[in-house]
Amino acid sequence: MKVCIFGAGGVGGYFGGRLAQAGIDVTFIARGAHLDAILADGLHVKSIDGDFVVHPAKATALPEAVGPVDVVLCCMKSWQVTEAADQMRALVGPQTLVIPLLNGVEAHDILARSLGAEHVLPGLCKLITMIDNPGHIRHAGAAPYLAFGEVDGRLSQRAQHVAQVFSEARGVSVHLSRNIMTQLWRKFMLIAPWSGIGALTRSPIGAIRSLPETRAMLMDSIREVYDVARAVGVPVEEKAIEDTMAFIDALPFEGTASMQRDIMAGRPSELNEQPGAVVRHGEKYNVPTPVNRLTYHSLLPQEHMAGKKLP
Ligand SMILES: NC(=O)C1=CN([C@@H]2O[C@H](COP(=O)(O)OP(=O)(O)OC[C@H]3O[C@@H](n4cnc5c(N)ncnc54)[C@H](OP(=O)(O)O)[C@@H]3O)[C@@H](O)[C@H]2O)C=CC1
Ligand SMILES: CC(C)(CO)C(=O)C(=O)O
Repeated sequence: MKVCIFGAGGVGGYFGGRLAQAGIDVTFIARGAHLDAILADGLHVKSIDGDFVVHPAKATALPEAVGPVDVVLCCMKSWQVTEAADQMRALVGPQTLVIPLLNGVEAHDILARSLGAEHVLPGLCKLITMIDNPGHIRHAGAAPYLAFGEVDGRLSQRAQHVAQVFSEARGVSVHLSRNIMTQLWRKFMLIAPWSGIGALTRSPIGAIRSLPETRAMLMDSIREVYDVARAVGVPVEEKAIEDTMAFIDALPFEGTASMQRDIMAGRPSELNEQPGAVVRHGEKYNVPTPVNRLTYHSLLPQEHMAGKKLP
């Protein structure tokens, strides 16, 4: 199976690295100093599950130099999807599957509009990784998990084949989902509130969940995302609110979300695709989202200063 990792950062570098380590034919789409370092010295992964190096690693900035592959794993930031989808066309042949692992609930639609819905299997991942230096990925926490599935929940042969090949990646649990849209929104119930309140308070999750004031904000924000999911028509059970809080209560005190880390470091972030998307969907479906609106609007000035054009 030929796999292309579009965006060889924290997520793409890790999962692509593990697939390459298992002997699967992986090409990384990367750019700049990161690409140069991967080509010169390989892709280095420092992981709580054991360090490894992919060397030589197949990597390029030019999808047209790769041509059609069996699977494209999309691992760029949410605000980079539209441009990436354009460049991705060269990787997509009649049988190619495109699996986004990004946070948020919109990437699969953008890809489907650009590449054709028949190519896209919505997906998600859980782990804590980042680029430490060009060519060097760090897996700092969480058991690596990835899930994907057909939008209609069928366990298609093509999806089963990908799941079977991906399960060769060491230490990665791969889940072929019968309800990927529910899983996406359940993750969104966690990540949009945590990212927004984490970035606004500049505090780790342990502090946010311990103080009654910020705990209440977090719970209200999670309920807003739940209400929006229901209004959109995604079957999420109310128990998901409790489960999300239980997950948050089990996180290490110092935990931060990736969008929060970007904002705290003054980098462009997924603000528009996380709390911003909750607000947009709320407006469309007439669901009040006051906490997400507060976090989104309060963080907008900094997002602009980080150089990001926003709608
Ligand atoms: N990191 C984490 O722990 C987790 C992240 N996620 C989600 O996964 C997604 C990816 O996050 P993460 O891996 O942290 O992001 P990173 O910024 O670490 O990685 C994205 C990579 O994609 C590259 N890229 C983007 N567009 C292109 C392009 N057109 N050509 C070549 N390279 C490109 C970026 O390069 P450049 O920097 O030059 O733009 C960057 O190296 C996000 O949606 C995030 O929310 C989900 C779970 C956990
Ligand atoms: C939930 C978490 C922390 C890990 O998957 C994440 O998705 C992120 O930091 O963006």
